[in-house]
Amino acid sequence: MDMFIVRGGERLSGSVSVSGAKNSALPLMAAAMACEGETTLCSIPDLVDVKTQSQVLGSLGMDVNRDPDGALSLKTVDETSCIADYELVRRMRASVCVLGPLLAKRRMACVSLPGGCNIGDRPIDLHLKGLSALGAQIRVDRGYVIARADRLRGANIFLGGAFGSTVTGTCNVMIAAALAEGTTTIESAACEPEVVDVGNFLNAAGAKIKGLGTPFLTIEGVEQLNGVKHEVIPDRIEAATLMIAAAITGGDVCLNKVRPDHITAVIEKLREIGVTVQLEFPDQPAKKQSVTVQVTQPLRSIDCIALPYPGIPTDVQAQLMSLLACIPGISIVTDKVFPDRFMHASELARMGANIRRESASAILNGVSRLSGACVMASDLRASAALVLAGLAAEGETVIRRIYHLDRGYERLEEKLISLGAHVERVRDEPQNMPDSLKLTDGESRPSHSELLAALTGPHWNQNTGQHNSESMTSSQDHADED
Ligand SMILES: CC(=O)N[C@H]1[C@@H](OP(=O)(O)OP(=O)(O)OC[C@H]2O[C@@H](n3ccc(=O)[nH]c3=O)[C@H](O)[C@@H]2O)O[C@H](CO)[C@@H](O)[C@@H]1O
Ligand SMILES: C=C(OP(=O)(O)O)C(=O)O
Repeated sequence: MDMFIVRGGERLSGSVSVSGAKNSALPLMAAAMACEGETTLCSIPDLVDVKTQSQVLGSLGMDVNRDPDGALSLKTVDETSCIADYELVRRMRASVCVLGPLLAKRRMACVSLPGGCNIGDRPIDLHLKGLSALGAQIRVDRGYVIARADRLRGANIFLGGAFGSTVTGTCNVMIAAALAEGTTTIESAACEPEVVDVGNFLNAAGAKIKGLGTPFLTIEGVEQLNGVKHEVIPDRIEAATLMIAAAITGGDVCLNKVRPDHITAVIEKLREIGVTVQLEFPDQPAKKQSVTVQVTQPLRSIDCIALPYPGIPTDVQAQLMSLLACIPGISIVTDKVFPDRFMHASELARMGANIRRESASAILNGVSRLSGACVMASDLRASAALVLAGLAAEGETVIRRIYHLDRGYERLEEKLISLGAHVERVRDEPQNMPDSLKLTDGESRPSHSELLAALTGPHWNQNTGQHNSESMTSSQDHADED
């Protein structure tokens, strides 16, 4: 297992390109299974999740190859298997997107209930509701969704749930409906750019989907889809993460290969915080634009709410929290998509952040500087948030379990290093722990003398008698390792 050592305090500057979107690439790969012939997907990021999805598709009779130029070519060579096994599917959420294409093309599917980031309840009832409405018979047996459909027929489907719509669920139902007999309407469809990307791909392959990007889709079923060449959209979550990296280090960074129109809410929120965000080439089509992020004034605390698109993405909530944790003043961060997605809070607290959880919100009392610590990544975006916090912190931060990060960010440390950050990837072994965080007896805690120094050191506020980087106690047990 690897860990990152981040030495904080460097101001990031320069330019960097955003990779293709993970959350588009994975359902697009599944959608290729619904097509005849070869599909070529360009700008697919080199990620652990993409490798896992390739394995899932490989186990279902697809030939998946990465060309030297980075494009992924996919072709069905054997349609006999319909079983997506637990060992692969448990590793990530988007593997459930094989359910729709399997039913549409092979009339049966046996797919393990999916894994993915541990960010709260993640049922798939809406996926199953939509596919049942199209005529599939479905039951869940010993952890597997077992589904059959002699024929899929168009239907009127309402896909709304308690927390809005479902991104992968809309993809699943849309892919199945594209090959169903007759017309399907989906009300309360997800409007995320990744869903639009999958819909555009299906339309290029011969589907007839109208209303993409709105909550109401009309899908006229067709007999056959044919593989095409498709360029995946840039990753808006990676773009937002890099923008926050620039902001948290007081930097000056230009992002290329970005779709500013996909991150309007994040751009607006950063501007509200006081970050200067400018669109370069605003007269050009969105896909040719660049975004520069600069800090030229003190930043302000604010409130923000993660919502379905076009709101601030839940996948950026943790990274924004890192930024707000080191802007003095009170900020409130609420997540309306995954109300329990706050595993990063207790780890940020180890770095001196002052955070209190209240149901679906976290209340932050920003400190002027975080301090390096040994922290544990709990999920993909939480890992990114800890890296960002480390970039801004005083001293060294060790982030363990970064395999979460490798699932969804392409060469993040290389990109940050190219902007001037000090990030090192090393094996997670005691001898690699930096001196400043050296373990005393093989456990993750500072030495006795360091604790004494912290008790008697200069960081005390003379007026209140309180430590300046007051923090809440971590609820996560660091001994609980894989
Ligand atoms: C691979 C991928 O694209 N992952 C993204 C996708 O996940 P994913 O597609 O799993 O997320 P959903 O959009 O389905 O979930 C949104 C909300 O709906 C609820 N829900 C979902 C499905 C369902 O059948 N029933 C139900 O109640 C979920 O618990 C959650 O509260 O969208 C999320 C929300 O933008 C992102 O955080 C994930 O990064
Ligand atoms: C939650 C995420 O991924 P997944 O849905 O695959 O768990 C994410 O990309 O932030």
